[in-house]
Amino acid sequence: MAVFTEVEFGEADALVQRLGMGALRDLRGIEGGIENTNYFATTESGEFVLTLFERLSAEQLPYYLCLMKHLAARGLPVPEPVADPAVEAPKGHALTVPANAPCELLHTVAGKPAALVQRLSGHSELAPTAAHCAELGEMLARMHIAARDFPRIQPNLRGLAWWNETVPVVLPYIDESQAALLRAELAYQNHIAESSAYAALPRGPVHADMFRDNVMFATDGEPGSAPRLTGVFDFYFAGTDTWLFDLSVCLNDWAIDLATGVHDAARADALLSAYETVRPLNASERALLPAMLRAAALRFWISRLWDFYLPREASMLKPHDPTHFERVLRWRANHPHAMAQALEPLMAA
Ligand SMILES: Nc1ncnc2c1ncn2[C@@H]1O[C@H](COP(=O)(O)OP(=O)(O)OP(=O)(O)O)[C@@H](O)[C@H]1O
Ligand SMILES: N[C@@H](CCO)C(=O)O
Repeated sequence: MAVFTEVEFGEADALVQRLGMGALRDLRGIEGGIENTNYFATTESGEFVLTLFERLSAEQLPYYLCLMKHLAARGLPVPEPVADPAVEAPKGHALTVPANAPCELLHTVAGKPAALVQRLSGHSELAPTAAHCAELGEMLARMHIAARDFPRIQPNLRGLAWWNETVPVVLPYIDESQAALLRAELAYQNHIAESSAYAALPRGPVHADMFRDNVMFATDGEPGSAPRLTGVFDFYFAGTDTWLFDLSVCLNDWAIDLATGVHDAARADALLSAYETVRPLNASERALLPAMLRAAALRFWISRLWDFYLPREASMLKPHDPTHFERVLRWRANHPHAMAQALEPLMAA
């Protein structure tokens, strides 16, 4: 895990009581995650996750917490943040609320900005089948639609500007062939981002990190029954970006063979067709899907290189393997037509 900051039982107890959740019964550091400090907190009124934000600031956090609340209110399986009854929710249109206005969903624990969110039930499926991918695709499209009227705007903080800033920082650590690929791909993505086709892509609030380990499925089904998605969490890389980028992040994790970085057509087709049952891709999205699959691979190759070569202190921290996304990127760049077949039936329709 990442427990970057140790939390005293007494301090967590004081928080949950102030939020009206009853006395704290148990507080356990969570293994898994590399960004924030996470604890499972059991109180008299239920199960929660206490997150201390290690990198994000109190000005950036209301976007994520309010987005989770917005989606939960629209019936999406997203953890609802617990509000502080003593803090009044800001009035007026969200865009007119100053960034430093008090946010009822944001608390302070051990001197860090913190949130208490509902604990979701289920388990992550780390070896998903096409049926899991179909559940994911449908939920992703529903989430895009449900977030359309979310009034706040905040860029994807791990988007193009961050890639341009971070690539020079990681270049000294990698070999020449990797450096050549990284530079060439960054140049290609800067070029794509300036195109009119890119400007025409539909966009809105997106999760941008919906990997297998950030999604839960029911554990109560009959053996052999269809999987049922019960939750999506970890919205702390969300931001306003293209829906196609979000879909590409999912395809690059859920429909890739983790050992080789090779695309799995059956899982990709299931994910994409389920997405399109809710929201069909438009012509610009169809044209730019290969480029966005490369963009999504580049994004995680850069962040993994950065986490690997410039790590932070943590009690239990396992950085992810950067070479995995180098393989995915090479494969995507060499197979631009990998999704063509999946797109064809709808293009013909
Ligand atoms: N709302 C939730 N309900 C149930 N379990 C949760 C919830 N939030 C987090 N978890 C558990 O905590 C673990 C770590 O959380 P998370 O993935 O959000 O870590 P992180 O460090 O914030 O992010 P990252 O995945 O970006 O490294 C998850 O794998 C999951 O087991
Ligand atoms: N999902 C990310 C880690 C957290 O954002 C990765 O696998 O690199």
